Amino acid sequence: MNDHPIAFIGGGNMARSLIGGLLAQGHAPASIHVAEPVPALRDALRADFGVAVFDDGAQAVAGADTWVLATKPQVLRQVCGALASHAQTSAPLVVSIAAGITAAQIERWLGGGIKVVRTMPNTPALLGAGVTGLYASARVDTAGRDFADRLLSAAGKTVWLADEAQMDAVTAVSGSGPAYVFLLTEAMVDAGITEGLAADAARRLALQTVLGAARMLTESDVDAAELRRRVTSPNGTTQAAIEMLEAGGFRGLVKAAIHAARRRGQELSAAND
Ligand SMILES: NC(=O)C1=CN([C@@H]2O[C@H](COP(=O)(O)OP(=O)(O)OC[C@H]3O[C@@H](n4cnc5c(N)ncnc54)[C@H](OP(=O)(O)O)[C@@H]3O)[C@@H](O)[C@H]2O)C=CC1
Ligand SMILES: O=C(O)[C@@H]1CCC=N1
Repeated sequence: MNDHPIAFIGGGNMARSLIGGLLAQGHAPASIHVAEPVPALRDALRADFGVAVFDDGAQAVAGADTWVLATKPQVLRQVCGALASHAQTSAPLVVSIAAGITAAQIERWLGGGIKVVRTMPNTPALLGAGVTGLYASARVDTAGRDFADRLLSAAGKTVWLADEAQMDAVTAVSGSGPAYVFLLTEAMVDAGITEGLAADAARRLALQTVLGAARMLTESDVDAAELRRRVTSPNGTTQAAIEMLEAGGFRGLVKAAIHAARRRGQELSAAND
């Protein structure tokens, strides 16, 4: 696994996170090939990770029997079209991380008969603390599923789905999810400053609170609702804050936000077909 040649098509934010996770697991940098059109990004990938970089997808996939499609969904059809003849020759395992785009679309764009695993990682992959939803099309055998699982396990936890239709919900919850936590953190820091804290103190207090709360959620068997109740003293400060959030429709807003993200995933598939 650690010197298995893997080609990344697209060397942007998410590819960096996944490559960082792979290298932290001991994957050999030279066996990671990255096709990326932006020279500054190529230079940074080479300098930071020691991986092999190319401006051309065909060069990157040469000799690689696993391809990770890591471009934006809007260009994926064109990217696959340019690589279709190579896919037909080398029959790679294709792992896509693109939001919205279905396994069937990728298989068709690559000329048909291709093994495709559709995945949705998230940016904490860079720390090995991510989570990835995965769906394998019928052509992918057990060895392909195992390989994809090991590849994404370098980025954190994996959750397999039997129904591809659920991948847009995965994207909405965990793919986009870090941004919701970052927005909440921004809002907490801003509010702390408004209430009189120095910016640095507000930031340190909010960040450690998010870290500590996340550790309590993941390192104990107690669910989120019970952990919240344990913070909330009767008629205390937390109760005052939670009542304000509930009255403002916090839960409904989160539901609407996640629904909008899921819908956008479906739109990305339809608009770029
Ligand atoms: N960011 C995130 O948190 C997550 C993103 N994803 C998915 O990952 C994918 C990439 O997202 P992200 O990393 O944020 O996007 P980025 O824009 O940071 O990275 C994509 C990179 O691909 C490059 N690119 C464009 N065309 C080609 C091509 N023909 N061959 C090779 N590379 C090309 C882009 O260059 P240029 O800028 O010049 O177009 C860009 O540098 C998306 O499909 C997204 O849905 C999945 C989970 C989480
Ligand atoms: O915003 C996006 O479309 C991508 C997919 C999930 C996270 N970032």
